[in-house]
Amino acid sequence: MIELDALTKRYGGTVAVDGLTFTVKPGRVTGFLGPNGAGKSTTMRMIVGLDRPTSGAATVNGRPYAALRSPLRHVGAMLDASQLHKGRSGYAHLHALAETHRIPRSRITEVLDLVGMSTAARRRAGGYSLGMSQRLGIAAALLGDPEVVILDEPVNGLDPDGVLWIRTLLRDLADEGRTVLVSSHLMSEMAVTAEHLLIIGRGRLLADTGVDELIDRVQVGSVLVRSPDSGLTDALTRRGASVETDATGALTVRGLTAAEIGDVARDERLALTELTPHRASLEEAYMDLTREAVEYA
Ligand SMILES: Nc1ncnc2c1ncn2[C@@H]1O[C@H](COP(=O)(O)OP(=O)(O)OP(=O)(O)O)[C@@H](O)[C@H]1O
Repeated sequence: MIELDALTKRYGGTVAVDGLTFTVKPGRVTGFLGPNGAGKSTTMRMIVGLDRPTSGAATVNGRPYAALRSPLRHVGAMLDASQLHKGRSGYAHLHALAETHRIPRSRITEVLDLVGMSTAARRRAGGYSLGMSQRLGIAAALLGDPEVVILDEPVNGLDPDGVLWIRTLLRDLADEGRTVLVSSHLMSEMAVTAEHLLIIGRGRLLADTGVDELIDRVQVGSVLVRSPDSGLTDALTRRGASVETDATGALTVRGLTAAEIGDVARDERLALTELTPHRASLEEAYMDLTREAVEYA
């Protein structure tokens, strides 16, 4: 469990994180979403003690990161996969980390297998592709078998195979009962990866919501209708609907459900060639939520 209590970070005149309060619960993947510069990385850095809050607090399993005696065993983080010693092998990188916590070599082999880097781990990290660095970063995060896993933009720059792999891994980690917090600026990615979303803009919390709840909340309720008969617009307007017609003759109808529109057409003996309820896509909902934050940036 990760808990934030009015967490705030200022850099001079910039408020990077502005009074964030939320809880990241175990057993599900939580997406931490916001446009560039929203404050995601700064928040994550504060959770793992790499940045000091200006005010407020962040705790992992009830304690500030600095108070954890074996931090890698409680929380594993990948914040910047490119932060590798280029001259060292991937294995040596993990070994150095493992030594700080008396983690046995067998665990290094285990996490390398898990991320599919067993062979490549003997090569110098300087020659790794972005995808390989990401995998090694994830191996490092999982080294201490932590209950809390924090990954900053783990799918950035990955090919479709890599993206699918990360998605499955995150789900598995959550199914094992871990707390999984993963940041992204892409709603499309988080919608298929996360069950829960924390959306921020300009350092402030804009939404703390389930993915399904968000879909329900943004349901716009318009229906796309096509009919070869010209009388439909009048018939629908008489029943209180508002109707817009586009250049192709398609009607966007608000104020009646698709079923009610079907009933009107049947009663009036008008043919329908299309009747499609429209839900705002999650992407649109996200854009709406963060529009102001993006403009500000
Ligand atoms: N060390 C720093 N010094 C000054 N300003 C900083 C520092 N780190 C971050 N900021 C500012 O804080 C704000 C939040 O940045 P942060 O990197 O946390 O956002 P982000 O949501 O992770 O963005 P991105 O998706 O681009 O990585 C930005 O305005 C950024 O310029």
